[in-house]
Formats: sequence, C-alpha cells, structure tokens
Amino acid sequence: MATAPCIPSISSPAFRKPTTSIEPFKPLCHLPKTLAPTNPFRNKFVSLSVASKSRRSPFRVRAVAAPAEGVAVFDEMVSGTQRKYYLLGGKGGVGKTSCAASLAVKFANNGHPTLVVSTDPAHSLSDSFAQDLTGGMLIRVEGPDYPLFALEINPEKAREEFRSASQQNGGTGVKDFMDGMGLGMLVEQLGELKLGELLDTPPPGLDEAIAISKVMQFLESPEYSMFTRIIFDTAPTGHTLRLLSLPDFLDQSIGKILKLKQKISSATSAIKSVFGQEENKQQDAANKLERLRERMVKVRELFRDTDSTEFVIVTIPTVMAISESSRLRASLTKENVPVKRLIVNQILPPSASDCKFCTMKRKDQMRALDMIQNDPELSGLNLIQAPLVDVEIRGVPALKFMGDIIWK
Ligand SMILES: Nc1ncnc2c1ncn2[C@@H]1O[C@H](COP(=O)(O)OP(=O)(O)OP(=O)(O)O)[C@@H](O)[C@H]1O
Repeated sequence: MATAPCIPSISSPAFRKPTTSIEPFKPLCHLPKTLAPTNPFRNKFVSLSVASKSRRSPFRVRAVAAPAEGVAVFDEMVSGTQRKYYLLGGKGGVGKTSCAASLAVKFANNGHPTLVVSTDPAHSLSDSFAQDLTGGMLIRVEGPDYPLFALEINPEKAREEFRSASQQNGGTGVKDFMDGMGLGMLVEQLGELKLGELLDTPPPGLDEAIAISKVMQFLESPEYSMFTRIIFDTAPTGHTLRLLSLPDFLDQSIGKILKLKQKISSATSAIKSVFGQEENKQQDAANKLERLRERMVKVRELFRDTDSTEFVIVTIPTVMAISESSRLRASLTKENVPVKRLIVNQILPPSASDCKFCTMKRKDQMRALDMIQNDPELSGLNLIQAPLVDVEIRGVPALKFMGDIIWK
C-alpha cells in the first residue's frame, strides 16, 4: 500500500492539493522539458502561496506577514541598464548562495550581463552552479541566455597581497629601518596602529573586505564594464557585521601609515642616495596601500548608495534565525546600508500525511513567521517566502526554477 511521504516532496500531492484550510497551492511554474532533460524538478509543481491570503487555519497563518501584495519585486530589480549591486547575507546555511545564484540566473535570463561574486571564505558557488568556478578568475556559467560570469575570490591570496604591502610600510621592515635610523619615537606611533596584530590574527571580515575591494578594482577596468548587475554572495552574518565597520577601520589605519610614511620620507631624505633602492620599494608599497585605501572608501560608499545597492537578508523560519536577521537589519540600518527585502527560505508546505513531525515543524515555522510581523526591524520589509524543496538546488535549470519562485 502506498503511503504518503513523511517529509514533503515537490512531487507529493501536498504541493498540488489543498489539505488544510490554508489557501490552495496553485502550480506556479515548472521547467520546460528542453531545459531540464535530466532535471529532478521536471514536471513538478510548487507554489509559494502558503499563508499569503489565508483563512482560519490550525497554523494561525492569518497572522503571518504576507508578501507585499501588488509589488512586482523583480520588475523593479530588473529595470534600468545602470549598474546595480545586490548583496545577499544572513546566518550560515540558510540559503544565501542558492538565492544569490538564482537571482544571477534570473538577471542573465532577463537581458542583464551579470556577475556573481563569492566573498565567503568557504565558497559554494561552484557547488550551487554544479560547475568548477574556482581559481579566482571570471568563469562563464553555462546555460543562461545572456552572459553570466562567476568569480570566487580567493581571500587567502587577497590577504597575502595586503599583508606584503602593509608589512613593507608598517611591519617589521619599517620598524627595523626606523630603529636603524634612530627614529624610535615613530615606532611608538606605529605600535598604536596595532598593525602587526591585524596582520597576524586578521579579524573576521578582513578577508571579505579585501575581497570586495579587489572586486571594486576589477570593476574599474574596461572588460568589466559590460556587467549591469553584480551580485555578492557574502559570508555569514558575523563576518558581514564586522565587514561593515572594517572599511572605516582600515581607511583610518592605512591613512595613519601613509602619514607616517611621509614623515619617514622627509626625515630620511638627506640619506636617500644611500637607501635609494629601499626607498623606491617602499614608495611602491605606499602606492599600493594608497590604492587599497581608496578602494576601501569606495566599498564603504557602495554599501550606502541607495540608488545602486541593496542588501537582501536571507533567513529561515526559526526563532534563532529570525532574531539574528533582526540584529543584522539593525546593524545595517545603523550603518545606513539600504535593505528592502527579506527572504524566508525553506518553508515547509502543509503535509498531506498525518506525519506528526511535519505538522509540529510547520507549526513551529508559522510561529517564527509570526515573529517577523511583530519585529520592528523586519516587519517593514518586503517578505519573500520560498518553500523547502526535497532535492538539493544545484545547476542552472534548478536555480532558474528556484529563481522563478523567489524573484517575481
Ligand atoms: N529552499 C530550499 N529547499 C531545499 N534545499 C535548499 C533550499 N535552499 C537551500 N537549500 C540547500 O541548503 C544547503 C545550503 O544552502 P546554501 O549553500 O545556499 O546556503 P548558504 O546560506 O549560502 O550557506 P553558507 O552559510 O554555508 O554559505 C544547500 O545544500 C542548498 O541546496
């Protein structure tokens, strides 16, 4: 005898038939056969209309924050050919990469040459696109109508570059040099910068700040000018929060180093001929640092530019994830980073079976969703609800499927 699946499946009748007093699921989209010859989603249906226009239900869905009705979220995102940046962030494992990759596919299928960048030290873009995107180079993603490129920034390499540039200016090289010159008092000032500490035990977020600044550097070059949509798949919340304050911190630190460098230069000008080569090397390093500082300033400006940038928070319907999202929103607001949307991912559909686990789990999720409506940080955001599906979302056809559900 056939039994109903315990964990909802996208092929299960639960996705097609109303089983509770919640608004019936309506099939919204399915993959064209040509796109998915071997795709697990083929001919399967899923709907996101859970709880959006609910009647009375055992899950109290009436109280759930409904997606902003009548707001064509994607129309607004896709319009215009001026470059726009989207940063997706949230707690670890909630689906940031899947949402970022699905948005990238959707933009590329809607006429935008798109670049998706991972600045998370633990990259998963390659896994998400089911394509090897490692190596720190732009790699074209196969499948979408318009060019879609992905870039996994190697944070180790980026940090190493920063470290070597900084050490020549503020690290032991300069310390030794200044000691030798009898400029001990400047070493004191250098100590205040805690630069050694910064380089030896870099704070979480430094990698990412440098990675983003590197992307900014790339974007200035002509071969990148084609991209009209840039999506950043960022590291989990903790990193992101530190990242927000890092550009200021580094800007100040580097600024001080450069001032110091000027002082050293003038103090040693009399003996420049002796140390000519060393001087040149240090000047190169100073230039590098200056460029890094300028890029940091650009990163800071980018984060706060409401015309071109948006931070999308991704979460799941658990009390812990929603509390963390609320704190993230508060920090983003404090830093003047524009946020409009909140994606609640992995929502369980009502179960067709009498599976107690599923019923309990969904009730719990509905309670967590209720929290959003009562949360001062989150209640004003456009809520996008995405269902939990029963297979991993990997490869362009699956990402297109997910993108068509989320980005409407
Ligand atoms: N709606 C969904 N239904 C089913 N599986 C999903 C859904 N969203 C994401 N997943 C799966 O959850 C896992 C984690 O997703 P993803 O890598 O996108 O999360 P993340 O937030 O980027 O993780 P990390 O913080 O580790 O970078 C992946 O296996 C992905 O396929």
